[in-house]
Amino acid sequence: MSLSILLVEDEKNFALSLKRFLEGKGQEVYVCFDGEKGFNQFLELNPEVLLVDCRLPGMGGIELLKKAKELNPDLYSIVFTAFGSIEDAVEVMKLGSFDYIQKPIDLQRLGQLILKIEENVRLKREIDYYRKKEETSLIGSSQAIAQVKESIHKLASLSTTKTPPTVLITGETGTGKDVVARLLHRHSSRSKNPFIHVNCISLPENLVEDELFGHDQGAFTGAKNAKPGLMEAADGGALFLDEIGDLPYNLQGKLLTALETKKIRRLGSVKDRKTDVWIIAATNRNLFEKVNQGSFRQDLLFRLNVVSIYLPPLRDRKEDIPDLCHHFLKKFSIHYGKNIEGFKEEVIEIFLRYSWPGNVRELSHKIEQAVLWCEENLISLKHIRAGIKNDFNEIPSPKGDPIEKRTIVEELLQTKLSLKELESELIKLALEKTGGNLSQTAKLLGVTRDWLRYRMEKKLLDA
Ligand SMILES: Nc1ncnc2c1ncn2[C@@H]1O[C@H](COP(=O)(O)OP(=O)(O)OP(=O)(O)O)[C@@H](O)[C@H]1O
Repeated sequence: MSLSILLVEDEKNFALSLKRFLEGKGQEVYVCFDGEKGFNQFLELNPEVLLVDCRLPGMGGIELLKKAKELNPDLYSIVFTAFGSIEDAVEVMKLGSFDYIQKPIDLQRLGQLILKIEENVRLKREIDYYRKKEETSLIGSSQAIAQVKESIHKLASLSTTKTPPTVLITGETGTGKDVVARLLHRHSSRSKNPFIHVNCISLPENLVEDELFGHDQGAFTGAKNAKPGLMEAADGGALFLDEIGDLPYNLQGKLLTALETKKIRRLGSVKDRKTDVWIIAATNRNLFEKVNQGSFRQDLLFRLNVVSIYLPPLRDRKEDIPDLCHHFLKKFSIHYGKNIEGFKEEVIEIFLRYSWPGNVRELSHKIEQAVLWCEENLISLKHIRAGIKNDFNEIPSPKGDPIEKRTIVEELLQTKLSLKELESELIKLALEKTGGNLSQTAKLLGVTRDWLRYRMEKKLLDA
C-alpha cells in the first residue's frame, strides 16, 4: 500500500533527499518549498499525510497545519523543527499532529512513524470497507439471482494469487450491477485491497485518460507533479469500470493493452509500470450492437467478456419483489426512525403488477418515499401515492380489478366530496386533459358525447 504524502520544506536539498528516501519505501511524495504554495497543493491533492517544517517562508508550518486539519481532521501530520521550542511542540500536538521531530531528522525514526501511519490508514480503509460491506447484500430468491450468487461464489473460490478473469456485468439501469461488482470484490481474496469505482460516463472525455492512467510531472501544462491513475491506485484490488460502453474509443485500445500486458503507462511517461488489477466492467448498453456500429472495439469486448453476469430486469423476476420490499422497508425504517411493520397486501399486489422501468432503484425510492409518509403500522396504497403526482399513479391496472377499484373508491370517500361534486371535478379534469375536446373527453370518461353535453348543460343550469 502506498500513502500520498505532501512534504512542505524550504530546505530544497533536504526536501529532495527526503522525497527520494520515502519514494524508496514505496510512498507517493509531493514536494513544496513554501507554506502558501504548500497549502494550495494540499487543497489540490488532499493527501493522507502532511510532513511540514515549522518555519517556512510565507505561511508558517503551524498555520498551514491548522488550516489543513480544519479541512481534513483525519489528516496525519509530522512537524519538523530546527529550533525545538516547547511551545511549538505543545501547539503542534494540540492540533492533533501525529508526531513532532527535531532536525536533523533521524531517517530511521521517520521511516518507523510512516510505517505506523500506513498501518493506521490501512485499518481505517478496512473499517470503512466493512462498514460499506454491511450495506451491500444481494436480495432475491429468483432463479436469476440464485445464478448470480453462484457465479459470485465460484469466482470467489478462485483464491489465486493471479489476477482473476475479467467480468462483464450487464443489465438495465437499476438492476443491481454495482451491488454485484462490490460483492465480487468483497468475497474475493482481494477484499482487503481497494475497490475503486469509476463511472466512465461521468468523466469528461479529456480527463478519462489522466484519471485512469495518471501522468508524469510536466506531461501537460499544469501537470506540476506526477499523479498516479486509478489503475495504479487499484493495484492488488479491483477496478470497477461502470458504463464501460461510454469509454472513449481512443482509450479502448490503451485499456486493452493494459489488460493484456498487465502494465500501464502514465501520460507523458516512457516507462511501463506493472499492475495487478482485477477489472470488473458493467454496462446497460448492448455492446455487441456498439461493436456493429463501430463505436466499441470487438477485441476489447472479447477481453472483457471472459466471465459475464446478466441481471434481468425486475419485471422478469417479480418473485424478488416481496423480499426486496421488506429489505428496503427495514433499511428506511431504521434510517428515518420509524416503526413500520410491513405492507398491506394491496401494496404488494400492485407492485407485482407494475413494470418497474427503473428496476430495483425505482422500487427502493418508492419505498423510501412511502416510509417518509407513513405514520401507521402498515404501508398502504395512500402512502405509495401520497403527496406527489408521479408515474406510479399510472400503474397499469387491469380494468375492473376489484382490489384497485375498491382502494380508489375508499380514497374518494375519504375526501367527503358529494357525488355531484365528484362528477363535476372529474369532467373538469378530463376536459383539461383533452384541451376541451368534447369527443375525446367523452371517450376518456367512457360516456357518450350526448351524455357529456347533457351533464355539462345541466351543471350550468344548476349553477
Ligand atoms: N438484488 C438487490 N438487493 C438489494 N439491493 C439492490 C439489489 N439490486 C439493486 N439494489 C439497490 O438498488 C439500487 C440500484 O442498484 P445499482 O446501483 O447496483 O444498479 P445498477 O445496475 O448499477 O444501475 P446503473 O446501471 O444505473 O448504474 C441501489 O441502491 C442498490 O443497492
